[in-house]
Amino acid sequence: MTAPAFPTGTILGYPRIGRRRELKRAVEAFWAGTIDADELEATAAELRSATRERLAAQGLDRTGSAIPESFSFYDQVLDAAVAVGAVPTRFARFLGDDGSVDLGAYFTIARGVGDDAPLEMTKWFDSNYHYLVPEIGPDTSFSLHAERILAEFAEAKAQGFLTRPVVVGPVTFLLLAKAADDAPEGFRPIDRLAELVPVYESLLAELARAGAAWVQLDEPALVSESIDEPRARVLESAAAAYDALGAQEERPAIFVAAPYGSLDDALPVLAATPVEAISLDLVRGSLPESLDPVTAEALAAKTLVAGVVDGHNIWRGDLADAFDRVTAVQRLSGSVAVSTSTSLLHVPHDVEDEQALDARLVSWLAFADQKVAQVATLARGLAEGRDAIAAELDEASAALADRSAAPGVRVPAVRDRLSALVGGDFDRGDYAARVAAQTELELPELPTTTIGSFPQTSDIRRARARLGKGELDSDGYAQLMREEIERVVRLQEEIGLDVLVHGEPERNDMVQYFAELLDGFAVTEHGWVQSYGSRCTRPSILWGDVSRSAPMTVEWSSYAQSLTEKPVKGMLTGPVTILAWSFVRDDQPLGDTARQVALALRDEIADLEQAGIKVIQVDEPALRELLPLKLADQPAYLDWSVGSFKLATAGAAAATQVHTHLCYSEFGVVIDAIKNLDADVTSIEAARSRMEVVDDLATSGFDHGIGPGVYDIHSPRVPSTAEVQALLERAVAEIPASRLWVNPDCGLKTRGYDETVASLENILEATRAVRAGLDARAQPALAG
Ligand SMILES: Nc1nc2c(c(=O)[nH]1)N[C@@H](CNc1ccc(C(=O)N[C@@H](CCC(=O)N[C@@H](CCC(=O)N[C@@H](CCC(=O)O)C(=O)O)C(=O)O)C(=O)O)cc1)CN2
Ligand code: MET
Ligand SMILES: [Zn+2]
Repeated sequence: MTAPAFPTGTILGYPRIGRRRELKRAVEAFWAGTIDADELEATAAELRSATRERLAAQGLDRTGSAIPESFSFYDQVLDAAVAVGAVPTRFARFLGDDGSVDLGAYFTIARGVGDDAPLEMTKWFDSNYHYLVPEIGPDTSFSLHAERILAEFAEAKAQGFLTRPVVVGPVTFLLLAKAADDAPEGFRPIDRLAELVPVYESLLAELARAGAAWVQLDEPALVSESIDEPRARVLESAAAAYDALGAQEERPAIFVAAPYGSLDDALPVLAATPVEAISLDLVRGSLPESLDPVTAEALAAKTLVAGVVDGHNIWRGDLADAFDRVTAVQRLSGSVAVSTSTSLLHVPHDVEDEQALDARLVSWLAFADQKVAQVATLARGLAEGRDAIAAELDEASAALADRSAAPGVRVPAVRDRLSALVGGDFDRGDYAARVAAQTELELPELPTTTIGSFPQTSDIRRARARLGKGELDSDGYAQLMREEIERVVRLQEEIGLDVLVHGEPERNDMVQYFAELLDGFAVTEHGWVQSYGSRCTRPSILWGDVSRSAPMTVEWSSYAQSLTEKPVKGMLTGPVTILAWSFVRDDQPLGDTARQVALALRDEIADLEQAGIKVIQVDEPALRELLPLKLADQPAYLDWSVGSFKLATAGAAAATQVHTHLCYSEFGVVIDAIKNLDADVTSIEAARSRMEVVDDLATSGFDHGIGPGVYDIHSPRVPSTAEVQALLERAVAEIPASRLWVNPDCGLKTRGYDETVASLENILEATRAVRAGLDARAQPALAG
């Protein structure tokens, strides 16, 4: 086919939560039953319509397929699963007679109901976005349900737009799926590619009939080397899928988007297929150094979409350099377009909404709308020549120069402290000696604890909102938080937990809380970014050298400790997670920034010890998230990430028990890193995989304390005592009881109190039963 022209400027996707989180509010209202499906649909349609107008106003072509249709009510991978009919059979009773999925059914698949667990949720590449994992078995039947995709395209058309539908591509869809529970050993979802591709063929045919000129198929799995599938198989699958889709007569032109890194050896493979356009992530990745002649010739006949505007970060960046990168791509093909490197899903809507941010900082930033404008500028430069955009390029360069020279960006005292570090600052010393010193905690066998947060009730959030508005003064606020802490401590004592927490009521978020107190960070008012479903975070902006001007957590932790004889855990967020969940300066290596944060935490730990806190947890749930997608980059990452954790914690006395917490599975991938963290106790997520990780653990040589989670806090379901007992028995069969801890998978902040109390009570009852079994085994004569 002769491809229709690709737009000179585009983006791979746009935030969908709404500038004021309108979608979050409407979706949660629908769940609560306060609005119906029609009202939710109406809000969503308004948001989509406003987005199209906004994108056109920022300079994307209204009728040139430049505007992506990237809306989702919850998650784009779930949308793809629904579109190809791959809904697990446990949800069959919620579907229409023709297998259609209405909004109620859609959210049921996302969130579960009763004993029917939702789809599992996991990290989307190296981002803080989480997708729902499709379940595919040998019997999963695929059938097309393209109604929503077609309706949104038609909605745009009626509004006067020719947009570009965006769908997760078939290869990534299957590579991100997991084998259904009843699939035979050795079955891989990608085995089903040949049956899935025809459904995508039908989808393309329908889109062509509806008038779509281009379709975008997202294939980020092609850039990742951390996909659990041999690379040859991945490449073969890409070739097979896109040869087949490309051979189809009736279809829009195909744009394969491959964000989050270089395609590397997948580039020649895609080049050899009939697809008409391919994106190149030129922020994380780079242009291929050399191309074989066949690939070079094939690429020259395609549109290359240069992803030069960072979709993953909020810096205004070096626009002149971006323009140079675009023009470099022109050496490969006569048809080059400008784009973002990834979807703009990862950044907030609009920096203009930030009235409270320092104007100088604002001049260094670009949120989604500003990035769209940057794309439009570069596209104009491409069409009209560099001179046409020289003023914009110069302005961006001036902002960059201003940033590098601004006060606070380089603070000599922080830099001096960093350069004075020596090897010993990273090492806590002999583990056995620490274990001996920590016996003074007098913990029972299988000590029970929680991960830190207790439910963030609407009362707590309202108090914080009132504080922000000046309706409550800081003494009044502190008083309310102390009352909450006291309730949480008493509750834990009643339930019978061994190591208590203060419950983290004073934290709006485990990263933002620290960012608000540390120098070198700024926080936003409206900079919400979707993390999963309706849940959002406001990533802080780490713009300068980081230091701590005063203790951050000591008051709350020591207040909690004053209420009880039991140890209360001090609770900190680790340097890697603080970086991962913030927008981090891009003008120095991440490791340098991480060590600055680590030193601030190290001082906090010293203050907590001084205040009598004996157990300190430093959370690193994002350790896995930042693991580079390319294998070659992983060792250096593990070196600085583990190093920064050790720098934060190595000042602790031997008698201080240091805990860490990681809450994403795929534990096997980072087991060595966890060993190297050298925390005395590590809690991890394990309930959803029914303790599979204990096998990995038992064979890994890991010999410190470990708490595999026994309660899946992602669902409102209360685990029964018998269920928890079975999980614990599986764990004690493989891990010496002397090293085993009992805890939930993660913090309880998103849960309600009823299910929290019931679940913790069951956990304690199960623990007592397992302890009794251990005692009976240890003293057979008495047990007789
Ligand atoms: N940064 C980060 N990333 C993370 C996690 C995390 O905890 N933090 N956990 C993992 C899972 N991801 C999650 C992400 C968000 C939430 C979450 O609960 N987010 C809340 C917002 C949390 C927050 O910032 N709360 C603020 C602001 C709350 C708010 O919306 N206030 C209302 C007013 C409140 C009222 O009157 O009731 C408003 O501003 O309109 C506070 O408590 O102060 C939400 O979307 O609802 C949970 C898990 C992985 N990534
Ligand atoms: N201490 C934190 C909490 O309990 C750890 C959460 S990890 C996402 O909420
Ligand atoms: Zn967690």
